[in-house]
Parts: sequence; C-alpha cells; structure tokens
Amino acid sequence: MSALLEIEQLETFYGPSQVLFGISLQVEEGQVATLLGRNGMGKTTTVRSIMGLTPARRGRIRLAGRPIEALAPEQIAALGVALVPEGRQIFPNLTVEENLIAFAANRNQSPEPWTLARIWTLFPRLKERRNNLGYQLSGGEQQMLAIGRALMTNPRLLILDEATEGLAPLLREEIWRVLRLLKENGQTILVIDKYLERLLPLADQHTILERGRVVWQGDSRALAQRPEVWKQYLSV
Ligand SMILES: Nc1ncnc2c1ncn2[C@@H]1O[C@H](COP(=O)(O)OP(=O)(O)OP(=O)(O)O)[C@@H](O)[C@H]1O
Repeated sequence: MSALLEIEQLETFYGPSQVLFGISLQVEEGQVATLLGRNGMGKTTTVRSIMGLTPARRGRIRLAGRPIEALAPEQIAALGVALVPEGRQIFPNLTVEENLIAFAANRNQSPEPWTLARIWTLFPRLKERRNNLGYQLSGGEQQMLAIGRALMTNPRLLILDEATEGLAPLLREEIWRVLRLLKENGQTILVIDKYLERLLPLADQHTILERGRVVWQGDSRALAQRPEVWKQYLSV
C-alpha cells in the first residue's frame, strides 16, 4: 500500500498566531484514519490546510505523491479531496437532488462512479426527500446530504469533520453504518470525531493532536491498549 495523503511538518497560522506546529501524518490508500483530540487542538485547522482553505505556512502536503500545499481549494478538490465540513454547509435553497448533482464528477476515475441511484440506496431517507429544499431537512438529513454530495464527486480522499456532531444516537449509528460500507468499498477516509468506541473498530490509524502537535500515533489495536492515552488527551 502507498500513502494517498502525506503530511510532513505542517505549520499553519491564523494571522500572527501559530496553531499547528509541525504535524506529520499519512493516510494509506483504502484506509480509514482519524484525527483525534479535544476541542481547539487543531483538527479542523489541519483539515483546512489539506483543503487549501487556511494554507500551510510551512511543511508539505502530498496527494498521491503530488505536492498540493500551494494549490487553491478548487484545485485540491478537483484532484479528488472532498470535505464534509463541520456544520454541513449544504445549499439551503437547492433541492436534495440539486445539491447532490451540483458538484458531481468522477474525480477518482472510478469504473463505478456514484450516481443518484446509488446515493438513494445508501440513504433511502434522502430519496424520500429528493424534492425538498436543503433548509427543510432535519440535521441528520442534512448530514446525509453533505456526505452524499461529497461522494458524488467520487473523491480519492473523503474527509469528514465531526459528521456525527449534534445528531441523535440513531442517526449517529446511521452515519457509522455508512462509513463502514464506504470502507468496505475501498474508500480512503480521514475522519474527525469524538466517539472513540465507534472509531476503534472502523479506523486503521489514529493521530492525536494536543495544542497543534502530534502527541500519539498508532493503529486501533495499540490505541485500544492505551486507556491512559485516551484519558490524557481525549477525555473532557
Ligand atoms: N479563524 C481563526 N482565527 C484565529 N484562531 C482560530 C481560528 N480558527 C481556529 N482558531 C484557533 O486555532 C486553534 C485550533 O482550532 P481548531 O478549530 O483547528 O481545533 P479543533 O481541534 O478542530 O477543535 P474543534 O473541535 O473545537 O473545532 C484553537 O485555539 C482556535 O481557537
């Protein structure tokens, strides 16, 4: 396996204030990797740097070996990185179907690209709501739509930032079910979430951030055996 995403010594600032201090991590093709850490530790900023939204000031970010740290967000998206952002950000005045086709593309040259029909199978609830406007959807439906919209770009790398945030338990389970299916399909995923008990069986690799630095990295087995690491860096 080769790394689809490689981040090396990433340093990111908001104006004069430095938030990331040399983050390094890799996501292998077909794997699910997590970014963990308490609030404000730099997870979203790492994702914003990958997407070019808050560009890296120093360090390297490569997608399939190609440096992307100096590219614009739309170029990075066109190379096949799709973000389901915190707060979803679907188009409120477009229908479910219009949201899904807005950025549809086959960016990973998949022989079986995502189609509306496949999205309806994955999220039957969205099919029922296909003609509703974005703002008419519940929080859970909006989250499904945000994931569906990202999938319709056929991303090489799918990034989810707090996809289960604010959802009722049953809806959270629905999101985990979908992530498991996507993984079985070979989708490479970087996920930020706080439900460690769901992430351990799902994910292959974990990176824990603390004040903009990597404080622990390893696989699910190693993390499962280190409750003191959870306690130190993940409990609130
Ligand atoms: N636009 C901004 N301007 C200045 N500082 C910011 C900005 N956005 C975030 N920060 C700061 O950067 C640090 C990292 O924030 P970030 O959002 O990356 O953390 P996080 O781990 O994703 O946490 P959360 O789960 O709360 O989003 C925090 O100290 C935060 O206050």
